[in-house]
Amino acid sequence: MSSPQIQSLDRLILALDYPTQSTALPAVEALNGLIYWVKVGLELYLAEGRSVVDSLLQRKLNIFLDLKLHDIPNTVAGAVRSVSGLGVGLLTLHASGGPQMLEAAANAAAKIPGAPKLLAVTVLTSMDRSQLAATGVTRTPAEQVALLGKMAIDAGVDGLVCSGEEIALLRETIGDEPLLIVPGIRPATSEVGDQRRVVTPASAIRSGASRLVVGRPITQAPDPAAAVRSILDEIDSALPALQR
Ligand SMILES: O=C(O)c1cc(=O)[nH]c(=O)n1[C@@H]1O[C@H](COP(=O)(O)O)[C@@H](O)[C@H]1O
Repeated sequence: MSSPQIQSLDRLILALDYPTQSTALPAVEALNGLIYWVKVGLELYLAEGRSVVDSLLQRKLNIFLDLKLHDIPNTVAGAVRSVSGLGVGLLTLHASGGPQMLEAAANAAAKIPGAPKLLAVTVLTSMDRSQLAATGVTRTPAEQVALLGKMAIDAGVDGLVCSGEEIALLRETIGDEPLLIVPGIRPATSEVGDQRRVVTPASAIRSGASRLVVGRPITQAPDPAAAVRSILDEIDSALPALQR
């Protein structure tokens, strides 16, 4: 296996879905040099707050803070201001909060130097058509992602979270510039679990993903470092030659 290239290291985000710092930090340290980006989600952030963010920043990691904000525009704008001093690079909010909420968040971030880039979550990768229908949405997941994605980019966010199945469709409508961050990544040998719309790392990169979010296929692997190396190799071989 070749040594990881910087271009592929920047394309992978490790989801730190752990209950405490004392479980998350050793997992990160075991992957020293193989991981540039980590995602702190609700489980870890609600338990540890900014202290875990500070610990990860001290280890020179880039942070994706996945809080999936969804509230009235004034409240979400305030939450964006509160997060902006933390030093995180990416922050999520739900596209289904609507254009006014997204605009208020984007306007708040634009006024603060060093604010995170905002990512609108379209349709969760754990949802299939029947889950979506249960919420009253009769479109297919791809149709709903296309609608929410265009609306969110028009409202001023920097990028979207979508599944690998919708990347090509979104690139046709929003172009190459917005970030497309893609969870629901499953190498061919990994268990799917609660995810529904899954693709392999290579497929997501070939379709135009900016970065991939991967949790359990790494954290629950018998050898997490080997799992990361194999994903990085897959990313590297799928990147266009000019980007390697
Ligand atoms: O916003 C996210 O990061 C997210 C959006 C989405 O639609 N689906 C999704 O799985 N995620 C996150 O991506 C990670 C996926 O983890 P694994 O399924 O373990 O690889 C989890 O931390 C989820 O919270």
